[in-house]
Amino acid sequence: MSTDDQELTQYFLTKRLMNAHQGGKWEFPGGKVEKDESVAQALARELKEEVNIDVLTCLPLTTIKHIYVEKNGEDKNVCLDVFIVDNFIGEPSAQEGQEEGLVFS
Ligand SMILES: Nc1nc2c([nH]c(=O)n2[C@@H]2O[C@H](COP(=O)(O)OP(=O)(O)OP(=O)(O)O)[C@@H](O)[C@H]2O)c(=O)[nH]1
Repeated sequence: MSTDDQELTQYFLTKRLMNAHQGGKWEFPGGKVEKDESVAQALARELKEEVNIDVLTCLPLTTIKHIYVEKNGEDKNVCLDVFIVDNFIGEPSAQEGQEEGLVFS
């Protein structure tokens, strides 16, 4: 997610909980799409749950496919739909005990 602040863009990141897949790594908040849910609906639901904002508008940015090789040797395929949330209500704050941080560019 990003917000324009004068000339700087701020990116809100959270650190994955240690017991989650890829625990301890920084992420863009989000999560898995559930059955009978669109990607945009999943985005809004996850951002409400994880960082307590209400998404008003978002734009698809890119899709990333990646294969993680797990400790047990199995592959885990992820397909990440990345969105820019350009309009939202609320001040993002981590709701699940995750560390949070802002990156500026
Ligand atoms: N949210 C998020 N997930 C990412 C990123 N990069 C990345 O590889 N992933 C992977 O995408 C998957 C997202 O699933 P998740 O565990 O966050 O989903 P969730 O909140 O629905 O969790 P749950 O399955 O425990 O209910 C994980 O395998 C995670 O490692 C990222 O920047 N943000």
